[in-house]
Amino acid sequence: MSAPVRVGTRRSLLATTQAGTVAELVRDLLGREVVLVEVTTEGDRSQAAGTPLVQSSSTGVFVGALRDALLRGDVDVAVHSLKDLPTYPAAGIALVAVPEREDPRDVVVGRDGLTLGELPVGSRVGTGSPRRAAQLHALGLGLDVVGVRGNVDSRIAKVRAGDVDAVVLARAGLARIHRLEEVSEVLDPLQVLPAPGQGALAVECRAEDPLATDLAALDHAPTRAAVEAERAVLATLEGGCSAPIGALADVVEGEDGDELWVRAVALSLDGTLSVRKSASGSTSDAVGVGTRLAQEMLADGAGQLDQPGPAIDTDPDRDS
Ligand SMILES: NCc1[nH]cc(CCC(=O)O)c1CC(=O)O
Repeated sequence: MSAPVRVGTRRSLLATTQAGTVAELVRDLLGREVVLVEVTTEGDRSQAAGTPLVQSSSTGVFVGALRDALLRGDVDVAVHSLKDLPTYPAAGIALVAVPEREDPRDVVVGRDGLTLGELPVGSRVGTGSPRRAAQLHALGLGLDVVGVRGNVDSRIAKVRAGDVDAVVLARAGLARIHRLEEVSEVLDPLQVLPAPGQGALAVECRAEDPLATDLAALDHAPTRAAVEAERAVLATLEGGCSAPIGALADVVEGEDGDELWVRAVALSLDGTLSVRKSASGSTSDAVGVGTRLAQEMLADGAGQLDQPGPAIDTDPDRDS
């Protein structure tokens, strides 16, 4: 009998649910005993203390403690929300599998079941995400975007308590904790693009652990290609700008095999300026497709969005 496989997770309901899903997959694949091990992360601590959390996804505050536990040998597998992973690799750690992802779109939980378009001008919409805030502003509905923090549960509770008129959340998180009935609107990616990697899970192991090879079977190739393209967009844009970024890739069946379609946006924080582009290519060149898309966005000014100053006037009909 071999020792049980220890799957490390953050303590929130969403995190333990996600880790439970992966634990089940590992159990079915290997036929071994699997246990969940809760690890307290810096992100959880600062969230509890109420300190502002800026760009949590890019700094990876939710990720570090789990990876430390993995490297120390306290756990054998770490499960993260892929969108919370930094784009740069971690020494000694392998991203062994990205299982099939949930619907990646953002959703609205509004008071009285209201959609964004039905909310009166000046309504308070809560989000802690600069990406969501910028895209909400860009809709031009006159919404008042206010910062909210905390886990999915407490953010929904703020709507029910009347603190805010609506909140924007990842549909995937609500699906995983069985709260989809709270949703009043699923946001069309044409208007609001999700975070790169949203809805997908990341399964990590120590790079040299034989388990890393065993668990590769949990990888879902189309999801892997999509999130690699999205993360390549993010990694390339991060090099040239600090603007909020949304990206979404889909794998569709083409005439010559599977094709990858990628959409991305970079916005100024107030949503008044944005660069939006799309590209397609082969699933076998996911990183290339995402990287080239981001390079085109930088050529179109995605690197200047965080600079104060007047909007660039590109109107050919302007009297000059
Ligand atoms: N930012 C925190 C976070 N990280 C992952 C999810 C949801 C699950 C996912 O996007 O895969 C959430 C909550 C949210 O954005 O509503």
